[in-house]
Amino acid sequence: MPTVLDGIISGVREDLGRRRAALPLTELEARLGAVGPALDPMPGIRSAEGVAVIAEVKRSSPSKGALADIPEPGVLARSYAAGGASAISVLTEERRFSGSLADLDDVRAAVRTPLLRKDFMVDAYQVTEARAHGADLVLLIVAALDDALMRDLHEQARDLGMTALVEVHDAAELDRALALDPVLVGVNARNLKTLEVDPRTVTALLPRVPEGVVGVAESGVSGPADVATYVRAGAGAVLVGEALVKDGHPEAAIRSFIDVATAVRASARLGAAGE
Ligand SMILES: O=P(O)(O)OC[C@@H](O)[C@@H](O)c1c[nH]c2ccccc12
Repeated sequence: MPTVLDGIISGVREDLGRRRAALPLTELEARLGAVGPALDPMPGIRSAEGVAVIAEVKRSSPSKGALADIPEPGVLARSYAAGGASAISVLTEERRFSGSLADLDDVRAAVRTPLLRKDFMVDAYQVTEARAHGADLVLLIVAALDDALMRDLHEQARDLGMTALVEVHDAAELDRALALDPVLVGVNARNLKTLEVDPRTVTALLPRVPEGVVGVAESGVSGPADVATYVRAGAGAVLVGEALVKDGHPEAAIRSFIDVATAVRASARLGAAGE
């Protein structure tokens, strides 16, 4: 039976075919020279106080429909940056998430924060496209890729100076992700085959992410308490969409995530010191 993920990917392939017909790869590649070099998000993510927040621009989702009216993604992105986000994720998938490359362009023009193109990457063209539109990171969803393609896209991103966020939601996928020698591994609490959110996916798998690789807890953060749970499980970063686009004060929300994470880490240090 086709899963939700299969359905999304077939739409993505159709839309991609249309864009590629309008702008062949060689012409797209010719545009790369005009964008500045990709930003390295890792120093900022690794040195973030408490937890690195990756704040997402997300208009809708397949499970909930429309989430927020975002007339100017760049304006939202500026408040994310002001709140202390270490990176900003922009959903560019059109059919289920109502995103677009125009949203990515708008955010790129507004902030200097590292940007993640959040989409269902199944073709090298999309990675080149991400860079041409100013993205510094791309998402690679292990469940959507076979090992050979995943390796190719990962290498391509690296060759373009970009960083891949490799996303998993079970132990077998985590093993496949780690074989790439990634710097950033995301554990998604939302199973993309069923759309169900289970934070235990994150708390079970994050402790298995090796030292030196930053583990990103994705989905299901509705407030600081969820951030605390994820940080206790070892999250170096949290990726938050819905809660931030719905919050009238995303800056303050991001600060509250950072504050709770800082407190969790401080008490963990006290605990380790035996106090
Ligand atoms: O809105 P949430 O529950 O905070 O989730 C954000 C992010 O994790 C989610 O948008 C996401 C994670 N992985 C994805 C892959 C494709 C599309 C979307 C996603």
